[in-house]
Amino acid sequence: MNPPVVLAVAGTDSGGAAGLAADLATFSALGVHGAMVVAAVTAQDTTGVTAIHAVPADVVAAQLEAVLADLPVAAVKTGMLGSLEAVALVTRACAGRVLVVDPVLRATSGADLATDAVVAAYRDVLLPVATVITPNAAEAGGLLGLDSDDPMHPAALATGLTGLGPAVVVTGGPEVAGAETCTDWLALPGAEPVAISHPAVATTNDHGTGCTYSSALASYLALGEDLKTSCARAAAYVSNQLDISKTWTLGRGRGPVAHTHKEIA
Ligand SMILES: Nc1ncnc2c1ncn2[C@@H]1O[C@H](COP(=O)(O)OP(=O)(O)OP(=O)(O)O)[C@@H](O)[C@H]1O
Ligand SMILES: Cc1ncc(COP(=O)(O)O)c(N)n1
Repeated sequence: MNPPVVLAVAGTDSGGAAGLAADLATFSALGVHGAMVVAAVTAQDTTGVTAIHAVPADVVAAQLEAVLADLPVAAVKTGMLGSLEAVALVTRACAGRVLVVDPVLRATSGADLATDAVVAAYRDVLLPVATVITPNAAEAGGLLGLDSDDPMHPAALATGLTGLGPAVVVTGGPEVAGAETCTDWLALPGAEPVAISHPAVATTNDHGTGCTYSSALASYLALGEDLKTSCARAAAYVSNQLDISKTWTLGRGRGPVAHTHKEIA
């Protein structure tokens, strides 16, 4: 039987931890076939981002056309899009599909991965056609135009963003060192937000957790799970794989997640 096809539209991370490397490894681990559209190229390692190249719009358009005209894409996941043109192209090509948008605005290492104009385009055109979006609290605040000095509770952020149209999961790592659980908040338009908790892992190898989570969520949706179950299973997958790579010492900064490894070596 054919596996479901999931398309990732995102950027590359030369260190292989975040972006398309995380997306395709996650697809492979969860048994879906991964297709990809490269929207941006970054020079990046575990410590930071040193260069960004937005792929020209005609090449992004040609990749989208090639994949969507040929493969039975069951779900699309977007990560770093890199340009206004890419946001517009994805919006046009993917409206009406199962669409998971990870609004990648900033790297864990601190680099800005989206301009103010790209943030506005997310808010105005892409988020309204998404099935579900997966910002962390900082990204959610940025999309709502809030002052970062006055943080809102993630549940309230999730509810606020449903006003743009999609379902929203505001993700969150451990709130304090030593926390036993992490909680993501899922809000559907017009409904009370629900907490989705899973074991917290004490690790510094968390570069790419958001990419991994949103790819897992798209994979479970493509496999036919409902939204809440997909959110819970995606979080459990991230938590489990973080546990496996927590002792790795790859790179000088925040290392990668063990996407496909099954147990601690
Ligand atoms: N240390 C951890 N232990 C367990 N789960 C974690 C940990 N850190 C993050 N997660 C989980 O990973 C998923 C992605 O959340 P996170 O908030 O890290 O995304 P993000 O900040 O967008 O990531 P990124 O900055 O990599 O894009 C969530 O389900 C979150 O609970
Ligand atoms: C190409 C690309 N896409 C996404 C991220 C976000 O991941 P993180 O917040 O873990 O740095 C990244 N750093 N690079």
